[in-house]
Amino acid sequence: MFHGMCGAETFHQTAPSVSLCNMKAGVKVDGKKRVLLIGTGLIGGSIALAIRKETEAVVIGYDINNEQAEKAKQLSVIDKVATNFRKEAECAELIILASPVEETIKIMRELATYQLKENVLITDVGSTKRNIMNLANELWNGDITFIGGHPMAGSHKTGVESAKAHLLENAFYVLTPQPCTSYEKIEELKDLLKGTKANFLVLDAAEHDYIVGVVSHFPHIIASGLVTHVKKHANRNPFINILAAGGFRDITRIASSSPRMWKDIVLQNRDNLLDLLDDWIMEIRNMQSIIQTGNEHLIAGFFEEAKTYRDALPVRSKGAIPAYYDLYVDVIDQTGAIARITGLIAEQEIDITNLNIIEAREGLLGVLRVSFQTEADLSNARKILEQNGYKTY
Ligand SMILES: NC(=O)c1ccc[n+]([C@@H]2O[C@H](COP(=O)([O-])OP(=O)(O)OC[C@H]3O[C@@H](n4cnc5c(N)ncnc54)[C@H](O)[C@@H]3O)[C@@H](O)[C@H]2O)c1
Ligand SMILES: O=C(O)C(=O)C[C@]1(C(=O)O)C=C[C@@H](O)C=C1
Repeated sequence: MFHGMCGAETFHQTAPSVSLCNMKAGVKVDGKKRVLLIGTGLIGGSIALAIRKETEAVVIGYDINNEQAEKAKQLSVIDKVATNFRKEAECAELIILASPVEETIKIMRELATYQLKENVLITDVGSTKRNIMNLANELWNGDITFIGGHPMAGSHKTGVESAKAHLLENAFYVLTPQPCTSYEKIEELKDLLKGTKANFLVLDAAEHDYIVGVVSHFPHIIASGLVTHVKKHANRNPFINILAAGGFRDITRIASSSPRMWKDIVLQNRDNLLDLLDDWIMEIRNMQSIIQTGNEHLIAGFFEEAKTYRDALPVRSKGAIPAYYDLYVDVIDQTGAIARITGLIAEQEIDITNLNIIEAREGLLGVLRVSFQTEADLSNARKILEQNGYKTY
């Protein structure tokens, strides 16, 4: 599928003729692969943990913010902090770029000036793929393998402190190989990343940017726009902040994501996002005209259509949509109420992956959302709670 398309016109920047990776530093450590992780944050750290859990590889971390790299070492996310970036790059068999996407572009240009190992595999985790793959094809057209990557899971949190070995478990992990990348190289990368327990999916970079523009980038813009919209109204009426409850928090969680990261994503997917904004403006006009009619059938139909589509999304299967198994439990807001519920679940040795109070009004009925890793956990937890008189749904 991905064979033999390498062109002869490989673009070479002036590379130093001698590699800094001398035999002493360059040989595999006890026969173990050397992985250079560039950007020891949330995603880089999670991948490092997953690699170290499942393979013998030695992960060396570099971060422009040395404190992050040192913290990654302290937290045993990486084996070692890189002290000489170029040398570590030239000695690595796998290089993972886990920086914001505009930085990734700069680092790729820098790497192209180094004497990298011939068998090195370079990959990235950036949320956009076209600019990165265009540059990869320009810099390394067959001599060095660059396979773009984008794990479709994450968080609004940043930094290595939030990294988890299982962060990408069950998520789709998009790979965008170069036209000349062999099937074997793709399999080699998947094997190195097998500890993520993600589902790999090969896509074309342009297709990726359109799809992810629709389901990830655009919703992030809307979430931030919605928060700004509420902020404007809150300046007029202070009760707005106090009354913002579960619904608002659910739909705007992602507005708390890293502005640094999202600025880069928007810059690299501007064309798709501008088209989607045009589309959205039409959608808003459509909602406006439906409400203007005052017609109950049209208004109910609007919500019905959205609910039907949303409810049919593969939330229970392994998909881009969170692979969480959520259980909702009615709960009276009394001291110890949540502890009793989590206690019952813990007695069955069921792991809870997330816990949210969706609505808690003093003395009234609220809703607790308990998330599990598997459908079996969800079903066992439901059973035990219902046996103890809790209403779940
Ligand atoms: N957060 C998510 O949900 C998510 C999901 C999938 C992919 N991604 C992608 O993963 C990448 C990293 O995001 P994150 O969430 O881990 O962010 P993060 O802020 O937790 O980590 C990024 C790290 O990169 C470092 N960095 C920045 N510029 C650098 C440079 N020039 N050289 C070396 N290190 C540099 C930062 O200091 C930081 O430690 C981004 O490209 C993002 O698009 C994020
Ligand atoms: O869960 C979140 O907080 C995310 O925003 C994760 C999310 C997304 O689903 O949009 C964000 C950006 C990434 O490129 C991939 C995943």
